[in-house]
Amino acid sequence: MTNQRRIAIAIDGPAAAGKSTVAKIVARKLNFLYIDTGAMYRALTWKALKEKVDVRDEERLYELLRHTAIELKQEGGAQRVLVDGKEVTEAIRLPDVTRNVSDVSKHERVRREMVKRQQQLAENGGVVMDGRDIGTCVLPEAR
Ligand SMILES: Nc1ncnc2c1ncn2[C@@H]1O[C@H](COP(=O)(O)OP(=O)(O)O)[C@@H](O)[C@H]1O
Ligand SMILES: Nc1ccn([C@H]2C[C@H](O)[C@@H](COP(=O)(O)OP(=O)(O)O)O2)c(=O)n1
Repeated sequence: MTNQRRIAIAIDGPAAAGKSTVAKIVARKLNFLYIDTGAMYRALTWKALKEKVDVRDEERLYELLRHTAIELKQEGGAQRVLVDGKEVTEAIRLPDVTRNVSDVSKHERVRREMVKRQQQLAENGGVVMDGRDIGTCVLPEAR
């Protein structure tokens, strides 16, 4: 390991543009952590549905997020998602979550908290981040 600062890589684009495909390949080649930010919004959505929190209620969703630990783990080539220590990798891809995630991700307070967490994850570099707003908002200095 050199003491050269490891960079953070941002990959933005609309749905199905190929972001996660590229991000995973780049992360594997560089041995960086792949961070799927959409999975973080899905994780919160999953928890809101489980706890019967109305996804249109910004205040309650924000409070819920403040009490939710979202972990992204790399295992071999695969990424696992944990919510409060529970495995939700597959559950967050179910249609119920997909239907509700855009309502969750539209709330400003929720986004601000997610962006803060994503910036912390990228703080020490060595990450490839994929999402809708990474280069513009989360990592404006990435290039
Ligand atoms: N370079 C490419 N050429 C052809 N198909 C691709 C390419 N990159 C991705 N795909 C396919 O397009 C679809 C969406 O890609 P994905 O990486 O999941 O998009 P995103 O993460 O931007 O939503 C997937 O089915 C994937 O296999
Ligand atoms: N940085 C991000 C990443 C995802 N989102 C939103 C957009 C989508 O509705 C959900 C789910 O994202 P996901 O990456 O699973 O889906 P897409 O491939 O981007 O359609 O989260 C966001 O608002 N900001």
